[in-house]
Amino acid sequence: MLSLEQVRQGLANAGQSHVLQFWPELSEEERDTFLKELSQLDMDGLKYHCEGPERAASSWPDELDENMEPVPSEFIGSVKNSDRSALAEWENEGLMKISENRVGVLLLAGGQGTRLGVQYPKGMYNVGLPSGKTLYQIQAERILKIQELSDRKHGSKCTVPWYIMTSEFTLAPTEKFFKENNYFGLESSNIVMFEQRMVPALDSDQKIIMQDKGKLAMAPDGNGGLYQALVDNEVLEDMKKRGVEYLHVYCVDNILVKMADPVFIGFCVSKGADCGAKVVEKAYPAEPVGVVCRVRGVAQVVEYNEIREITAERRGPGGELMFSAGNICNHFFTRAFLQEVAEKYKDQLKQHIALKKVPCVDMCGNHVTPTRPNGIKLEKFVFDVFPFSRSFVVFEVLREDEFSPLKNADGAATDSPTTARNALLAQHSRWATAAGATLLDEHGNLLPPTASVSAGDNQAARCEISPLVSYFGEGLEKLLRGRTLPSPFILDEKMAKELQAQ
Ligand SMILES: CC(=O)N[C@H]1[C@@H](OP(=O)(O)O)O[C@H](CO)[C@@H](O)[C@@H]1O
Repeated sequence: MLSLEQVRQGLANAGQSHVLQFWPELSEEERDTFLKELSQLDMDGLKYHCEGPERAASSWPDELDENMEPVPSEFIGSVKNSDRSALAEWENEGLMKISENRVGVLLLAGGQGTRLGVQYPKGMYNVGLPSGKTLYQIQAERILKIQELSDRKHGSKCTVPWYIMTSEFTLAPTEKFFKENNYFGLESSNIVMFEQRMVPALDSDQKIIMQDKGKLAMAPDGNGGLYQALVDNEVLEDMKKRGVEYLHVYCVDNILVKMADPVFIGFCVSKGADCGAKVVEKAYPAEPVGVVCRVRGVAQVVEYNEIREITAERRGPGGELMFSAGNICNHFFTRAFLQEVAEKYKDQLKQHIALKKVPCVDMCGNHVTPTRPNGIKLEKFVFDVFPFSRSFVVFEVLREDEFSPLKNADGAATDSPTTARNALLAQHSRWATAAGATLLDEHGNLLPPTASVSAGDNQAARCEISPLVSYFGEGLEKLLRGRTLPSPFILDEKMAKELQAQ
């Protein structure tokens, strides 16, 4: 722990002496806690951090938009445009790597879920599926299933370790939740939780905001804090020890995420990529998704709040959006690439600024609950390492099969618990129909095949298939062909056994 003098000096060097202005008023105990917190600050990097907003403003790149171009088609793979045999080849390749224990998944789960309006980690959210499963449970079960599919195909007993990046806000509740739920059937030793750093929020004068007289207003350093966190927590060493060479990195809120998707992994590996991004076609120009593109020939994501409207709206000769590759925060990295980023590039990542309402104390020590954004949070972005890639690829997938994020509370038109729930139920209804089942609605009426399969406001058929039964729709014919399914219908492992026995 640093001494008060060292802290005082460090703060002064960074132009942040005001942080100690209430020190004389603090009790012994409060001083102890505060000094501990201040000791954990990266004093050497503090000045640089606090100058972040100025740098971001002066480098606001108008010419960024002018130099954007779509990723050339030779670096893009696509589910829609590939024939079955290519997809099967990639899938085989991916399953092979998984069966050899060379694939890990890494979840970005340090966010606070402010837009969703919950106080607990987003992964613990239950979107109201018939089974009541949370996002964490769905994801855990997909890992179990993909291990099983790989084992079955290659006669192995494999493990896909699950790395979970949390933050000060999410670590304790996430750990507790996993423990209480018996790690959802996974081996606890194959789940590695680690914490990303927190950084101070700033006011418009680039001064650290005080949350209380003896507490700084801190926020996680963005999902790009991953690279620092990998180093802080020796996660790359753990990966190496386990022989993991390929990572599927994803963010917690997409209910349709395909954990360790063998097709994506197989595609990236077969192209010799060190870094890759899954995308969906953007739904409309202002959709809040980043755009995967090139800037001056270098792969990059331009985030939705950093692209100019006029650029987002640009269209090609056929009327299609020019920048249509919507980032769904599903990335592929080789461990070697992550190692290189950790060693050479992680300190070069750009700081992005977000204006937020940050509860604080004013100069006189009075508590203030702001009604308008008063604070600047500086965040790094996970995709800002793309420019360092030597072999970057893009994989375009179908939105209805792979992307329905949970961002907003119910009542919002998009990305809400209802839209997430309906997207999953619609997908499972499509799988059941394709396997030869007929679906009934809640009143027992027969549904024409098309009525049950799109994610409308009211999902007509409430058909939910456990990931423990099927990962991407496989293996359902033998269970469902020729059957009429009531609504709600939950195909879990128990039901699958019963159907098989009939
Ligand atoms: C820094 C970052 O990863 N931003 C991602 C991420 O945005 P959020 O606003 O953080 O949810 O998820 C979006 C997809 O859900 C993706 O389009 C965007 O680029």
